Amino acid sequence: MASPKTIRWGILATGGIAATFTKDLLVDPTTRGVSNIKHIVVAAASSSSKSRAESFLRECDCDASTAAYGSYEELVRDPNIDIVYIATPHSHHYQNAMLALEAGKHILCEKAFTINAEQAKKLVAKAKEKNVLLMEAVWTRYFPLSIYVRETIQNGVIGPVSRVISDNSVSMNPTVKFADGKHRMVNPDLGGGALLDLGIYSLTWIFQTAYHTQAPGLRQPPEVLAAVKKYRGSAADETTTVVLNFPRPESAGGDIHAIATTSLSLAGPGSSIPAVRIQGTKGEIQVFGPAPRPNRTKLMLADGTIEEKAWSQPGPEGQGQGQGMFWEADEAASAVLEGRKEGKYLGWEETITIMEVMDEIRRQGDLKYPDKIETTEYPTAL
Ligand SMILES: NC(=O)C1=CN([C@@H]2O[C@H](COP(=O)(O)OP(=O)(O)OC[C@H]3O[C@@H](n4cnc5c(N)ncnc54)[C@H](OP(=O)(O)O)[C@@H]3O)[C@@H](O)[C@H]2O)C=CC1
Ligand SMILES: O=C1OC[C@@H](O)[C@H](O)[C@H]1O
Repeated sequence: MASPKTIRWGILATGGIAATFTKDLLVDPTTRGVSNIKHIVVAAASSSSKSRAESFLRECDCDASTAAYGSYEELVRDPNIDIVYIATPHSHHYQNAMLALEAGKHILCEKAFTINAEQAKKLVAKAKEKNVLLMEAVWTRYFPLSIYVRETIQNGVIGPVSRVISDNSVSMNPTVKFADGKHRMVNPDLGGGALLDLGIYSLTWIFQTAYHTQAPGLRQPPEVLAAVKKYRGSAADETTTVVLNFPRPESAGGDIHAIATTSLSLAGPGSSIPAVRIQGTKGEIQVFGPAPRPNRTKLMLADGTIEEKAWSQPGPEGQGQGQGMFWEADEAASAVLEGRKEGKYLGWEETITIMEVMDEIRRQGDLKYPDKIETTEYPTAL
């Protein structure tokens, strides 16, 4: 058997998801049946101090030889790094990704990819110029569960998809938990609000089932009708609900309707009500558990067939489950090794289309972030 190819990661930022992702990178890939890739973490950077990067690496159990940097600029200059994983707040993705692209690095950037579609387009243009991978880290797309759902649709099992209903709401008690307004979930300066943080998953489920599964020639951006409730009258949203209509020729099944809803103050569906329902003419697929990381599917067909599946995240024996972020890491690594510049299950065109939908939702809801984070000027101090 050929020995695995090594991909060397640099971690940009040291917050919550950076730690989860880094720990997942260190899970042995053979525990999930992957034998051709090996991930190593060669460096992490904190914008606040080198010592913060050092304590992050210790917290993640990284090798003592892993480099710690006190600035993102030093990280992107490190010649030992293949891919930079960007894990800053939404407000910072555009500036941080541009920094890494200018340095010629491959990039996996957390969701929501950017603040608006114009920024996403500029990053794509820069990635083309530099001939590097640029991938939005919507981890859910890379789960075996998501692959199963898309394949079931593409195999025609439920007939042409006709309607998708998707809810990613998390009751966070924001007025108490984020009372001072500084937390990235509610702070407009950091691109806060339900839509960009949580609503992206409601839209992900709709796009990966109603859009991505269509033949490329049939994919049409949807019409959008949005209702937006602002968080304490600010530029961030608390609850957003959207009706989408994906135009499709009658011969292929006609238009597809979708409802996406998200909230950071109202409860989500819980474990017994599906977070996502994908309805076709012959039946439906229900997806249970949190929309970002679901754990159960139920296929129900008009002929009476019912097929339920449980989906756990693999991990090393005795160490509990991995979080599941390694699937997207494997895909980013494969793309680099194969010379691809886009993610297999979420490419540039689809990321930009989703950003355009979120722009339109914000336009209808009168949600505008501060100019300094909406800008495409680079560099801009944040
Ligand atoms: N895929 C998933 O499941 C999840 C994805 N996310 C996404 O990851 C990103 C980060 O979220 P999360 O880790 O929860 O956020 P955190 O607030 O925990 O961490 C963000 C990090 O960004 C860096 N940073 C740089 N500038 C700023 C600034 N002005 N204010 C705050 N932080 C700053 C800091 O690291 P340093 O000081 O080291 O520079 C900070 O620790 C977001 O895009 C979010 O949507 C979040 C949670 C789950
Ligand atoms: O990406 C995410 O997924 C899980 C959520 O709890 C978190 O707020 C969000 O950023």
